[in-house]
Amino acid sequence: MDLKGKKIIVHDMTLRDGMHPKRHQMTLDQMRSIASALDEAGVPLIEVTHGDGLGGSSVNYGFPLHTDEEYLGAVIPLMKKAKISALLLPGIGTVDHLRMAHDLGVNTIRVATHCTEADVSEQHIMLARKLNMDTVGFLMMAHMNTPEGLVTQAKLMESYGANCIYITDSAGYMLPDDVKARISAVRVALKPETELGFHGHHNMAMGIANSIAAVECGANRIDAASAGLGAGAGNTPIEVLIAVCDRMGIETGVDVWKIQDVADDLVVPLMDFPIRIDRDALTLGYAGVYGSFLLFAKRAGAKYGIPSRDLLVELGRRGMVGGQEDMIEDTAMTLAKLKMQTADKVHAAKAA
Ligand SMILES: C[C@H](O)CC(=O)C(=O)O
Ligand SMILES: [Mn+2]
Repeated sequence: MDLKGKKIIVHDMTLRDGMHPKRHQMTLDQMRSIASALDEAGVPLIEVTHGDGLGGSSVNYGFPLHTDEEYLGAVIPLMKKAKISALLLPGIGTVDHLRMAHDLGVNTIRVATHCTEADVSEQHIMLARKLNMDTVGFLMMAHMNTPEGLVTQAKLMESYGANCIYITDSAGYMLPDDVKARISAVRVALKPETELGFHGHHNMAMGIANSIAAVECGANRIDAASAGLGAGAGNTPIEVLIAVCDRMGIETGVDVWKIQDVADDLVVPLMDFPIRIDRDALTLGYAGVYGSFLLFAKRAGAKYGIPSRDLLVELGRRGMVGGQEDMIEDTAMTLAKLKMQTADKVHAAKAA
């Protein structure tokens, strides 16, 4: 399809989804320098918060180095052109967090729910609209719902006042045809003025292909992160997305060279480990597991002597979704017990 001249908004995830692989430990200076460099490169929208959004600081999700208020307060005054967004998961973030973000100058609020639970977003979406914010409904783990099911959920969010709806591939599971089916169905069903977005993870190396498929079917907002810094094998790498868009004639307003420099000079050096498609990240995509479970599964697997890949496969089999982080250790204990019972049986059989 010829996408020449099509304008899209590229939304940077480095300082929010990228908080997952950093265990939410970015410094204020890292936030400031990366946000300023993204702004300078022409990125129009940058997300900043704990990886699990406003209010994510907790035993369940991990304690960050700084509060959301400190991160947002450090970054927002430095922005020359870019606007700042914040993610909010109802049940984790409250209306007080939303008001705090608004008061600090956050432009865009993204209210995220599991892809079958849009009804829990009503209060937050309505408040954000009342505050005149750019208000986005963000349907996570979208591979777990059909295109028709997503239409129902998207319409709910639209009816509460969301002016943009995201199809979110939290597990990096989808292939381009999955994205096309979902974005096309939602595009037909929503009001023409309601924008559509796509948030990809690169666990099956589909970040760019899925993003372009989404644009082909009517999405105009695309999420991506510098050097892919994000949960699992990371988000769609922004510097690659910008280069591909440039070659295709899709207009992003982002400088092809400057955005490469952000990745190589600022983001890669701060990675605690390479963001790549290793066997665990690939398994997230293959088995359809929530991306931010990765480090939890690695930790629990090491603690109970279970390969993290086996644990991830089991989490996928159980259909576990965001918010069930506390069940990961429980599942590891169950697998460890099963392993011990099997070993005992083998031992008994050999002895008999
Ligand atoms: C809280 C999650 O990290 C949100 C997200 O980026 C996703 O579902 O993907
Ligand atoms: Mn994500």
